[in-house]
Amino acid sequence: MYPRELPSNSNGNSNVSSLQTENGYMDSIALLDSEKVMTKFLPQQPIKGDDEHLIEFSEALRTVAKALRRVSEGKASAVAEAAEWKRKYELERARNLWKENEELLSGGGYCDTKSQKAERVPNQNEMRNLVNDHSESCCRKNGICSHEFLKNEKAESNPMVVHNKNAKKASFRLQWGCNGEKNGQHMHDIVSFERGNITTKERSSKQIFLTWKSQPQTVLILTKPNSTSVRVVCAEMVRWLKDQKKINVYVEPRVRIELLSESSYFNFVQTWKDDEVVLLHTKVDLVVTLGGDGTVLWAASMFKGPVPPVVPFSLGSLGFMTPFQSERHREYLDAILKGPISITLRHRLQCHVIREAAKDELETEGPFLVLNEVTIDRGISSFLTNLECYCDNSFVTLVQGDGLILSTTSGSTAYSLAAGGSMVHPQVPGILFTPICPHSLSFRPLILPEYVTLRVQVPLNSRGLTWASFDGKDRIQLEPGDALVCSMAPWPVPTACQVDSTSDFLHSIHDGLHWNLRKTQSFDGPQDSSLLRDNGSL
Ligand SMILES: NC(=O)c1ccc[n+]([C@@H]2O[C@H](COP(=O)([O-])OP(=O)(O)OC[C@H]3O[C@@H](n4cnc5c(N)ncnc54)[C@H](O)[C@@H]3O)[C@@H](O)[C@H]2O)c1
Ligand SMILES: Nc1ncnc2c1ncn2[C@@H]1O[C@H](COP(=O)(O)OP(=O)(O)OP(=O)(O)O)[C@@H](O)[C@H]1O
Repeated sequence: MYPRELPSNSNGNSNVSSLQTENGYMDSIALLDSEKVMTKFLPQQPIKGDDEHLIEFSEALRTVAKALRRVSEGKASAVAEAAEWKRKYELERARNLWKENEELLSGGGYCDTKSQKAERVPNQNEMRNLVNDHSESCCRKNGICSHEFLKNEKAESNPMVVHNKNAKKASFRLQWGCNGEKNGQHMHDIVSFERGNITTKERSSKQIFLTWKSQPQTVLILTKPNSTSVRVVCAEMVRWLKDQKKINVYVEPRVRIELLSESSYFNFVQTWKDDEVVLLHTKVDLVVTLGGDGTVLWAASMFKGPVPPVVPFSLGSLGFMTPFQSERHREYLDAILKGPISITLRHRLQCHVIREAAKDELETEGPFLVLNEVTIDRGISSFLTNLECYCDNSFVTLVQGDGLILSTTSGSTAYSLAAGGSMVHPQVPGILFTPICPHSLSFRPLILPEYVTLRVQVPLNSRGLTWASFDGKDRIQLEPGDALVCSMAPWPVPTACQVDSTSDFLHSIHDGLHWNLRKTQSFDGPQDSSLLRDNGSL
């Protein structure tokens, strides 16, 4: 059944009857409102019955609704037509004004056209703003170009028009600060400032490809400990690399022992002694990791300087940074050894600790290099952590909470994410400043540019203990007065991509973190009333 009464307005009158105003015209908003009411009201079908009056009434209402719509549509087109006439009128008026000025000048006004022309070359925007295409400029008695009036009048209303009357553009040059030095010739490749216009020519971070100039000969395989599946894949990979590709293989001392316990065949596999690890980057062309993200972090931590390209195979549970499936390792390695490889240049942070007792700022502990993040927290202490934070000597804030995470963009999907930081594409250069459980309502995480140096200082009157950890490892205690200084390291970790940097990142956030996973809404159910109208249902 239809509702017994029509919906009423606040005065208790029916909406349809209130549409007629005193002067006989319908208010267009009221019209639209009434249409909405009708649209809501009419599609409801009457329950089968014999009430002929109701059917008749419904037909009558439909007719009224159609008539109302026609009125409102007619009104809209009338408004558009009026606007078009107004525009034409204004254009015509401007033309006449122009002609008037020209006549006035030709009849007695003096005009130093040459000097004016030399001083002022109209730019493209101004040209476009001219009402017609008069290219000759001329002057009135007071020496100001007549068309300048017109142009400037127009220009005032158009912020895109450049005012260069009586003025030459000041020239400038840009310089790039680099550790105190003002140089940065390489930035010219990215930003140009020719003729006072600053333009970016290239993007500073792009998809990068690695092409071998000579055939890679040595591969280092790093594996997650205590995993049978990893051990099996490792043994298979070593055999294939040696037999099929004639590649030298390095493994960790522990892994060499494991391989030899399996077969004396693996005698050719090389390893290193503790103090030789610093030279590894000079011997190795490619690093393969077999494990999860922790193994990639482990691989990065082995290189305190330059890092060879890393190919991360997935043998863990999450594998955010491990896009290669271990089952297809032959196929992938074959392609990678041939090249070119699409890579993600993962920036690292380098940290130093300056103790309160240090004689000067050069007496430091470190460097500690991190691929994910450095965390400064309260450790096992149950007291609130107080950390004074500075960015390039400017005070940032006092962190009062469980601690602070300084993260790379690669680490943005790890601990920083869990603490409420944003997810950032690993190729974006930046440092994430993410508090851990801050005891304030307004402490939002920050993303700072990659060139800054951050200093986290433990106040001398700190009541609790403070700890720093690097990629979740190597915990060290910070005493009151100690400081941790952190900046971008010059040695990134180049990791091979399965497809490319962006596809791999998006694949990881979808597959690994189930980002924005929600059942898709079905298309049946209520719809926006304006959609119904467009579909012609009414
Ligand atoms: N509350 C947390 O989320 C929390 C707490 C402590 C440490 N962590 C993270 O664990 C990292 C150490 O990893 P681990 O494997 O040695 O320890 P772990 O074995 O405890 O594993 C930590 C988890 O974090 C994941 N992870 C690591 N790096 C990641 C990254 N860049 N993006 C997305 N996920 C990532 C790993 O896959 C793993 O599932 C630390 O750097 C820190 O970021 C996270
Ligand atoms: N070669 C290694 N030597 C010593 N420790 C390692 C080595 N590789 C990885 N680890 C450590 O083992 C731990 C687990 O490694 P990883 O994260 O790779 O495996 P996982 O926990 O199974 O993977 P996921 O985190 O994806 O579940 C990490 O803390 C990592 O630092």
